[in-house]
Amino acid sequence: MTLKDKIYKALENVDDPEIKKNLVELDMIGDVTIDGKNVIVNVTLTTKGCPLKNTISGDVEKELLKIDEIEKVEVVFGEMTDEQKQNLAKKLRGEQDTKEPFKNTRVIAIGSGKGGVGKSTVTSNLAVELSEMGYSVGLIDADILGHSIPQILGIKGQKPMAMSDGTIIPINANGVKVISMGNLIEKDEALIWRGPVLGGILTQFFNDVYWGELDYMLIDLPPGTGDVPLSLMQQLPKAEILIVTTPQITAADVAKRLGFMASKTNSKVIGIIENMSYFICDNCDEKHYIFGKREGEKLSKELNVPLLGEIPLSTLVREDSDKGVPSVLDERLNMKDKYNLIATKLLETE
Ligand SMILES: Nc1ncnc2c1ncn2[C@@H]1O[C@H](COP(=O)(O)OP(=O)(O)OP(=O)(O)O)[C@@H](O)[C@H]1O
Repeated sequence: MTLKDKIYKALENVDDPEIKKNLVELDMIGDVTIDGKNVIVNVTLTTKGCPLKNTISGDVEKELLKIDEIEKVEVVFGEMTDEQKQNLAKKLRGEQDTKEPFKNTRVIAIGSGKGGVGKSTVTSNLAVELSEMGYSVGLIDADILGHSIPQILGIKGQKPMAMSDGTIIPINANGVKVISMGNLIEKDEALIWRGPVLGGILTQFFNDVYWGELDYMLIDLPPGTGDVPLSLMQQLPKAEILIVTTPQITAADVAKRLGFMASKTNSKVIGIIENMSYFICDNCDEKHYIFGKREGEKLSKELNVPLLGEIPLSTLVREDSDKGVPSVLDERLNMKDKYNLIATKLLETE
């Protein structure tokens, strides 16, 4: 094997951090110049201002220095031509099946009977925990008119990368590939949109975003059973429904609304998560059931599905969301254990 071959082989171990495919496969390696023990590698990026340049350069250097004949590595960045960008987009899009999106992925749509129960908070934390467990996870914020995912996951103000043909690369938030209208448009712009437009946006989220191979796709539904949840369940008939509720909302009410939706779309409800179940104050270890007790359990019996977990009410959870830190990553809380248990039970429902 020539040194150049060894270099290309080694570069197959360096992934583009956003696309999660190696630089050779993505045709991102330009000229490689060998001068004695020194090597200069040209890497062509989709955009020259790529914020992940340092990561890529460090990874290239690390891999190439493993080769005995090499002592020094220099990485020079260039930008792809429009034609190269289009070829890359075509390559990535070509892998996705637009007739059956998420063919090999378990799709879980997270809904609630009413707003404000913490559905987006629960969805974000569950997604981050599944990713921490080693799964490849995507998250679509289908709450198009009331998107709160970018705030909770700390990606507010970030824009996903768009290729020249319209393919969008999702934003990576703590290992989760995320797409939310909140990262695509200016505030309040979506408020005038109505049902059919919203349904069309979801189709674009499925097909025009490059998701790659995912184990799980979590979809944060808008509250209730309006146009968006219905359209989504029709477009993704294999999606399963997970319900988030609080003890304050009566089980009968939620069951009626979501049971109706599930029966209309032939979807399966797979479990209930009760959020804001109880509060533990600073002065005692006792659980205080501020909003009432056991409505999650009642709902699970009514729908004949498991209660996957109970998440306590905590000031820190709200503070974390306001700061953009998922509470599973906040060591002051034991949320990681709680979500790990929920994720494990969720895996058992497959
Ligand atoms: N377990 C919890 N403890 C304390 N605060 C919480 C908890 N869960 C969620 N919250 C807070 O409740 C508020 C509503 O949460 P979130 O936006 O996740 O609800 P939602 O059900 O998605 O609402 P909507 O559907 O109306 O967008 C946020 O301020 C969030 O930080």
